[in-house]
Amino acid sequence: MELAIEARALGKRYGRTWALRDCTLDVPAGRIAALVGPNGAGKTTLLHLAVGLSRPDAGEVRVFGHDPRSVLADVGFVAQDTPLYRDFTAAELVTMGGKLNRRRWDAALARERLAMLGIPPGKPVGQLSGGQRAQVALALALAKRPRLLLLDEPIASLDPLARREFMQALMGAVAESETTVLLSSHLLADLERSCDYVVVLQQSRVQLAGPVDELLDTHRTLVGPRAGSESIAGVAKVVRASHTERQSTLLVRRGGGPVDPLWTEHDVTLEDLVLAHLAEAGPRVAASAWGVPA
Ligand SMILES: Nc1ncnc2c1ncn2[C@@H]1O[C@H](COP(=O)(O)OP(=O)(O)OP(=O)(O)O)[C@@H](O)[C@H]1O
Repeated sequence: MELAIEARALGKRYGRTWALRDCTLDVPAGRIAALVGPNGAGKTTLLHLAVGLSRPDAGEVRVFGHDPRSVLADVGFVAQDTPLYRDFTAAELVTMGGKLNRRRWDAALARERLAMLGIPPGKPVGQLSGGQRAQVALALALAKRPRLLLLDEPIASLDPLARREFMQALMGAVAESETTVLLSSHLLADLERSCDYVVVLQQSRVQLAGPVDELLDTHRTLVGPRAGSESIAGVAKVVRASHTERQSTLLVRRGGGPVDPLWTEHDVTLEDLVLAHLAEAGPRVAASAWGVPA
């Protein structure tokens, strides 16, 4: 299996604070992968390391087996808040992109996409809507014809319709190429529809990673009589449990064989799964750091 990104014991420090520490993960090539995790988990730091914008203080990250700085021409990056030059028009940015990426630049592709989306070519991008700006940033990143596209919360500021349009545009574009995508976002419901791989980062550690369909298939929500700590037939691990006086609701990883018929099984969503794994990992800041008893 070819790997688009490999991080091994990767760490980045700002002063005495580790923004990312001991992070080991693989993103297989050809996937549309979601990078999720709470604020401050290290998602932006990881993306910056993968695109060579910053250098590790520990461990290493490789992109298609190489140092990120040696494969810059193969990587497209859309930073948080789509920081485009706001006084330039979309048409000017397409031309400028051609000057900056002489090796490979598909201006026709960018123009076609922007025309299809009804983006006015002559208006400064600072005067476009957030959704339109996000689409311009995506079109510019795709014009590089990257093998790997990294997107840092590209849909965070968009309304639900613009989010859906953006994700559809992204999926359409990468389906035609063989681009691997790693996309950070907090919008789990949107990701379930579009991503086929997920990496959950918490306090810079990978809590969960794998193909979405496999993870959804191997996890279930069980509802049944109030449970103690006894093991349940057909369950390999209880990831998260909540209880009322009479009933327990468990998010579990299935083991071999059928689940004890005392329990009613329900499918899980990606959102259930990610939140359960994040909750399992515990709080991000110890209560004692605030002088509050745990
Ligand atoms: N330039 C910096 N100087 C100091 N600390 C930083 C810097 N950049 C990030 N950090 C710290 O590193 C940690 C990880 O930050 P990062 O931005 O990578 O998280 P994130 O998962 O992208 O968060 P969010 O979801 O809020 O964007 C945080 O604790 C943050 O405060």
